[in-house]
Amino acid sequence: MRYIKEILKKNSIWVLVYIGLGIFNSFMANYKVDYFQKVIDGLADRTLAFAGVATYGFILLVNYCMNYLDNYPEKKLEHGIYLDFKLLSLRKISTIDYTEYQKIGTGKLVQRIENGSAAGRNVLFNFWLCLIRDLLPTIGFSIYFIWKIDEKVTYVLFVGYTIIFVTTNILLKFLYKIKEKILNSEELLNHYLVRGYMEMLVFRMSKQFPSEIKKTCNAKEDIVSSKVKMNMIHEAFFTIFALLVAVLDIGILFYAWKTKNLTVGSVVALIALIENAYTPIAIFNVLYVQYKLDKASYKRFEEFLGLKDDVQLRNGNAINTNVGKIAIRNLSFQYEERKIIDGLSLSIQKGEKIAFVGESGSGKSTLIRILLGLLKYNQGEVRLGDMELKEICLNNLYDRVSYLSQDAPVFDGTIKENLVFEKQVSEEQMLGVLREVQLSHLVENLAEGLNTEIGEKGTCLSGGEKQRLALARLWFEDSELVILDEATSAMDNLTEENVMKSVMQKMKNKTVIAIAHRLNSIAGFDRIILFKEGRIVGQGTFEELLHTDSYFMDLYNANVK
Ligand SMILES: Nc1ncnc2c1ncn2[C@@H]1O[C@H](COP(=O)(O)OP(=O)(O)OP(=O)(O)O)[C@@H](O)[C@H]1O
Repeated sequence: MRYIKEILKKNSIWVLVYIGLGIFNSFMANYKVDYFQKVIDGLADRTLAFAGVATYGFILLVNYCMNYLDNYPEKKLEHGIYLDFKLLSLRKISTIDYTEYQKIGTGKLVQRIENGSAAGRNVLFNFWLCLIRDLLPTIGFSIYFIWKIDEKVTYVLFVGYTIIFVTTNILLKFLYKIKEKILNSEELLNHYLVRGYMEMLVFRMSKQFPSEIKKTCNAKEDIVSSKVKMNMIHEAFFTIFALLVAVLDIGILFYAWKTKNLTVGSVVALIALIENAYTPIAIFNVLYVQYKLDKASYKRFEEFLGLKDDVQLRNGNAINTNVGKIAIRNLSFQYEERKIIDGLSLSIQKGEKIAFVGESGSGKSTLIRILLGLLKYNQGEVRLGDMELKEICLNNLYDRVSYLSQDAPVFDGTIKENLVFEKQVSEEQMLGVLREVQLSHLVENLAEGLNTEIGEKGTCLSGGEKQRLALARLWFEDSELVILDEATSAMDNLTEENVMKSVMQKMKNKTVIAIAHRLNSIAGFDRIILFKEGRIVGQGTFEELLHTDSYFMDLYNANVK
């Protein structure tokens, strides 16, 4: 309910307007019928005056105009609420705890957000707001006007309501099961779709697309058959209501014919008012069922919104020290039961150029993620300058750190956005930096130049170009600590050497930590730290290690081969 309240608060003015208009229109709809009865009876007994007809005309005019005006807040809220729920999901991602983020699958999440936002809108807009402003007032006013004409009909009406509620609750049990199945199948279908789009080459080369398409087809069949079943049950509600109303209408005609107690106007008004009293109940019932089912989708969405946040992003102390000086003492970290970093100690001086080297899975990237405050360590101490990392406000830290990640150093956007995000930088300056990383030829040959879109994960660029573009970003960031996780692994040796020369020249006063498997690229670094099974097993300059450390020699020889 927390998020629903948040969105209600955000839209409070329009919600009030919408409710006010709804109650007014419900009154007018019933008042119109009541007045119509007077007009008909006036016609029948020839007492109808011009003023009566004019008033009825005016009532109709107000009713239709207000119904038209009602569309404005209705659409504003309907679309706004849905998109507000979607926005909540991006806000969540911006603050989510990194370990929670690692567990999320993109395809399933996208579907969960889609279903959840629609369900949130339905719960708030289609159910609660509709109930308060449409259904309850319409039912209330129509019962009042029916009661004014004939009290007994009101009791019959209530018996009908009871039958409807009992039937609804029986049918709901079946619907729950079907809805759960639809949600699971939709998330599964989207999971296959997204992984097919994202990993096209993997599936094409391993000829797995036929099997992926078959699995997607099965999920589709499940969704379609469950949705059809659900729709048939929904429609059954309307048929039951229509039959009930028909029985009541015939009953009134029979009662009027038998007793001769009712005027023609009263009979016409009663039939119209019963329609007014039952239609909202029919709608309410369908909405109530939908509301119960939407709550199932919304609950899944709320679970995602409720995932743990990284509170350190905002909380914590402002930095008053240079974060390029790092002291790690007896640090340990584990993923659930599995120890990844084991009693590690390391000091890095301000301005030092350090390389992390070691076999795959030895914990290098994990240590980097700890230094970035993404992973929270369970034991030991990490000091940046003279502050403990755990006590630092991370948003403050990110102003002083540049980080190029191993897997996706660029994002879906233009070359310019990938270089400077939203900063105002002249074109000459950007082209100058692209020259430094040997990318100027690329931009020169593109019709859109710096405004060229590079595609999702930079698919329009080669691996090495992506990495060079990401490295060029460093020129526009004023950081004290630069962390490069295999930032040049996809470049050829010559390009790597030239680009790294430029990068190191630019970073000469900054602390640089680089993870590298290609050992030649870090030959000029001040110190190389050797990792094995989450521990430091050696350190020194490239030359020292090459002559004294057998593990380094093995890594180097494997590299050269
Ligand atoms: N989210 C996770 N949950 C569980 N284990 C994980 C998770 N992320 C990484 N690991 C494990 O932690 C270990 C260390 O991973 P890390 O990425 O730090 O290695 P690395 O030395 O950087 O390797 P590489 O050189 O291949 O990138 C690996 O064995 C990996 O399987």
